Amino acid sequence: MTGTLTLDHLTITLGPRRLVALTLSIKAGEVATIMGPSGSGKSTALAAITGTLAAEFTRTGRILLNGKDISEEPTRRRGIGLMFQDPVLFPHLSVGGNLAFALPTHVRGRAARQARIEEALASAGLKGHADRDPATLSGGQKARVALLRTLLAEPSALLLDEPFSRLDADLRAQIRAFTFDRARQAGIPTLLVTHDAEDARAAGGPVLSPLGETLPL
Ligand SMILES: Nc1ncnc2c1ncn2[C@@H]1O[C@H](COP(=O)(O)OP(=O)(O)OP(=O)(O)O)[C@@H](O)[C@H]1O
Repeated sequence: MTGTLTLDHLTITLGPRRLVALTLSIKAGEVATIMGPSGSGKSTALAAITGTLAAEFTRTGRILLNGKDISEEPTRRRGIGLMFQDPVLFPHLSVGGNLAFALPTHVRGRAARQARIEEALASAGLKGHADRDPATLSGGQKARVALLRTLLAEPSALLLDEPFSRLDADLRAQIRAFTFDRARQAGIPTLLVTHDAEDARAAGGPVLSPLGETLPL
């Protein structure tokens, strides 16, 4: 069960409309995909997992992280990392400051924290960029820093909500590979939401519609 995200008969309805019906176990280092058109319920499924589902929706079933039922846990205690369409970096902090913000408190001492940040930047081809203003980064650099920041927080699972959709083709393939590699290396279960079959193929894991149909690629 360690490192597993399980959706156990998770259903979400909005009035009479069933949006989500998923039973799925994602293992550590695996990237599963929920694929469907706009409005089909993909983001709604992620909101249930993070605990941010709007009051209009009704959920049944359970969400388990490492065997523990987190369905009723407050969002901040779920320890789930999230990436959205647009990488959000704090504009008032340097690149290094953005990463430092995410580091967990168990990494103690200035030197140790600095080392973790330098190591993360170097591993992403961004050695020496700690003092940069995020506004001066390219789209690809921003995307990499945003992912580093999310992973430095040591999340128990990673959710990706269309994180590549605003990138042009070349960059998209590059950032997609970087993201999936990092997710696998982090050894955490990852769930990607996309409407793009190429993204789903590249993820390499099971691909389901929000209503739980297995989708051929
Ligand atoms: N707070 C809300 N109240 C009522 N309806 C909502 C609310 N949020 C979303 N919806 C509706 O729920 C349905 C599913 O939305 P959701 O955002 O999950 O779809 P999606 O597959 O992620 O779409 P997209 O790819 O466009 O982000 C849509 O019909 C949407 O209009």
